[in-house]
Amino acid sequence: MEDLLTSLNTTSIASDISNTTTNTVSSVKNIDTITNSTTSTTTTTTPTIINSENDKDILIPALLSSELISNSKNSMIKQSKEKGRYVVAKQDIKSGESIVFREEPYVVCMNYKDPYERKICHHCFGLSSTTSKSMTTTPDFTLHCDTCNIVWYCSNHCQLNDLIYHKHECFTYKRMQSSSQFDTSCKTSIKLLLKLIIKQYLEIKDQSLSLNPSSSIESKEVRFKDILTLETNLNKFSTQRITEFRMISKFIEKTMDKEFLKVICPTNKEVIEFQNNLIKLMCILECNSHDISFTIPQSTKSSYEYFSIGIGLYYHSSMFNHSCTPNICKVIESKQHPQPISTEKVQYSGNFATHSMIAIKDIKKDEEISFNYIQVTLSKVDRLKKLESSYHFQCKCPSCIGDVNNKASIKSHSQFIEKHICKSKTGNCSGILFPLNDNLICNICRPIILK
Ligand SMILES: C[S@@+](CC[C@H](N)C(=O)[O-])C[C@H]1O[C@@H](n2cnc3c(N)ncnc32)[C@H](O)[C@@H]1O
Repeated sequence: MEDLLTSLNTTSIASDISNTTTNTVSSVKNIDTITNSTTSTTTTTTPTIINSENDKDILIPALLSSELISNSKNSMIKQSKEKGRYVVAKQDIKSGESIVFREEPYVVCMNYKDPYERKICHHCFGLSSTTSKSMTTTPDFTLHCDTCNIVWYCSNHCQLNDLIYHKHECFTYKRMQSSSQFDTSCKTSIKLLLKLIIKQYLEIKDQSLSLNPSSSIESKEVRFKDILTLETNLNKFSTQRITEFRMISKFIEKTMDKEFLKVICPTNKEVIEFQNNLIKLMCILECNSHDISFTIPQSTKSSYEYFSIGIGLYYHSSMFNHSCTPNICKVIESKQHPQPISTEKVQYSGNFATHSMIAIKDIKKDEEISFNYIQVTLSKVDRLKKLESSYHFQCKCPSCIGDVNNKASIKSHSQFIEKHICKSKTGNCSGILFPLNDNLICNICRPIILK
């Protein structure tokens, strides 16, 4: 996960795995005077349907199971005092088998002021062109919200379906742009936080949760109350950081419309609960969110460009602990793999925010299943530092417990690097190799053909 909100410090799990990940320390300046708002409006532009490839089927890596952890045949969740909840194999798992198959995020957002924000649909995360070999030549969308000018869409359909969220976030987005108290990465975090509380609002409004039309990429099964059970590491955050979180919380309270807040917190008691929840949610985002990214091939077949475009929160994927010698890796959805890798055809949900967790080696029954939140090629000292500063924990994986100079652990870690890390000449991608038929494919720089 690198790259969760570190921005607050925007770091999200697994964003670290790419060399393009940013981990900016955001500064939250003094609160501006923010006027209370009672309305949040969204104006839509003239509907122009952009030619989109979103309805195409795609082939994605051959995966054996289509079940999420909650009802998974091959894994289950356990708990320990030292590492909290963790996932273990219920049975022997073969290399290449999926542990989590195509998980969609509970909430997801584009980075604030992302350079490609006009080329990726803010609702379905589809690209504006599936043929362009370069993001610079990929055309901009024309459909957008012209009140905030922050969200862009591939189609009228996506714009309409996103309205259920956007009508509640638009005003805060607008105020955020003129506010100098938060930096860019902090504003990305605020965007994701808004999505979370809008989700809470919608769940309260419609307990049956038939709220999100079929094109939405967000998971329908997981509920807000489940998200609140995710790890916070609350007592590991500095007082200064919690003060920053409180400033964000105040900003949100002042900019969200009153009707909206009344639904979430109808009484004073619930107002306090809401304020505390916001702090808790910011900690949850920092410890659990994932980087949203994808790769596209450049003009020469041997080079690929990696784009980190947003952050998302996944419930099932948040159950995995980190290991510096992981036995699974995260595989990001692609449009079409160069060679058909499976006869299994999956309906394309049109986004890069969907991912799967795949075994990179055989896993024995009862063994812990974990992936890497950060680049495992870093030295042990640097890995420990990074995990502590970005994710607020002291790593207790087999490579990290014990003496820094322990020869056996240094040796097994370097054997892991030798066998499972991509050695692509196209850059030090440090991706993890996962098996696909008889090949090994890098989860970061693997060739993806956008057709
Ligand atoms: C994404 S959550 C993983 C699930 C978590 N254990 C839970 O109970 O919800 C990340 C958190 O799990 C714990 N964790 C993950 N990997 C760990 C490791 N290698 N050593 C110690 N704690 C770890 C840390 O508290 C970390 O912030």
